[in-house]
Amino acid sequence: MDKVLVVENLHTHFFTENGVVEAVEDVSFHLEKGEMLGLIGESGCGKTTVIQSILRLLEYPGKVMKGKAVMNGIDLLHAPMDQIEKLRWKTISVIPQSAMNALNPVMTVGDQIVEAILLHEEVTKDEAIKRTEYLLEIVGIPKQRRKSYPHEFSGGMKQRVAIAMALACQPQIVISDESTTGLDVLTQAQVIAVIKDLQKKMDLSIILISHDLPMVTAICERVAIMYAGKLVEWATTQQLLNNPQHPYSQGLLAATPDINNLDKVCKSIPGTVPMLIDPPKGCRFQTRCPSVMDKCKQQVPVMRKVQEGHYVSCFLGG
Ligand SMILES: Nc1ncnc2c1ncn2[C@@H]1O[C@H](COP(=O)(O)OP(=O)(O)OP(=O)(O)O)[C@@H](O)[C@H]1O
Repeated sequence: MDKVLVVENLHTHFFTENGVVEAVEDVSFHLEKGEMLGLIGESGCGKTTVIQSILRLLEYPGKVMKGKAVMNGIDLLHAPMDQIEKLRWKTISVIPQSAMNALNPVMTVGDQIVEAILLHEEVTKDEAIKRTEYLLEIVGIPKQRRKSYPHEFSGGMKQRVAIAMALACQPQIVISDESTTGLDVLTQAQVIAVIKDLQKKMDLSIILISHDLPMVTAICERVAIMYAGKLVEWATTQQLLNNPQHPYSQGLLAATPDINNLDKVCKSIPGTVPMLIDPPKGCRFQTRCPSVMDKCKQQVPVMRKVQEGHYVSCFLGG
């Protein structure tokens, strides 16, 4: 399969008054054409920082220290900013966490999508309106509603508008950054179903950032699990569910309810995530790992291949 994005050895730090936050350390993964990859992990593990680094949206005091993020032969981490700006929207775009913040309250939703198209592409206004109506329809909003203002929509509909907006310039890659946060469970499921449907219809490659493991394993072909700034396991959903290798992945799965096994007793992972200023030497999961060895306190495990498509950063079984 074609790789549409290849991230290699990404390191991103925040230079704060209290010290250097090693927010993303040596993260590598790739995204294949037409696949949905779930990027999962607890709050503060670095998911958003990975995406902001790739999209060059990182603000002071954040800095990419090392790495590559190659898309269509261009290293996004080092390309000139004007080249990156040309790629945003048209090649890679983001469905934001909160549609409330993404939409302009004093413009109709249609005008906002039309404006995004006209800003990035040389098409006529009529063509932009036609595309806007098409986009609204494919996210399940009648095209006549393009003349409505954001406050005339429910939360779920606003999120659908944000999805339509992300698709305005027909990107190859869409990143959904916890874009269902704040919606009720049923509306979340509907919005996720829209994203899944679009992946198939438009052959999109999608990175879905979430902390909802059951949702991610239900809809993503592949899952990348982060812990304290590191990628600990990266596998197809089936490999992860049937044969999780990292003790953190095993702990996450054990903590997750299973609709097919209502008798399952969910166990939480004891302990807390380490501070990313001066994190522990060696493996960052060592303080919570039930199988910790001396080696884990001295050396950083590197990502190794378990089988085709399945990678883990752990000394166990290696
Ligand atoms: N502007 C900043 N200044 C200092 N530290 C930051 C800044 N932004 C993020 N961090 C730190 O970087 C680490 C990674 O944060 P990030 O927001 O990427 O995590 P996340 O996994 O996306 O979390 P969430 O699920 O809560 O959005 C955290 O320790 C966070 O405190």
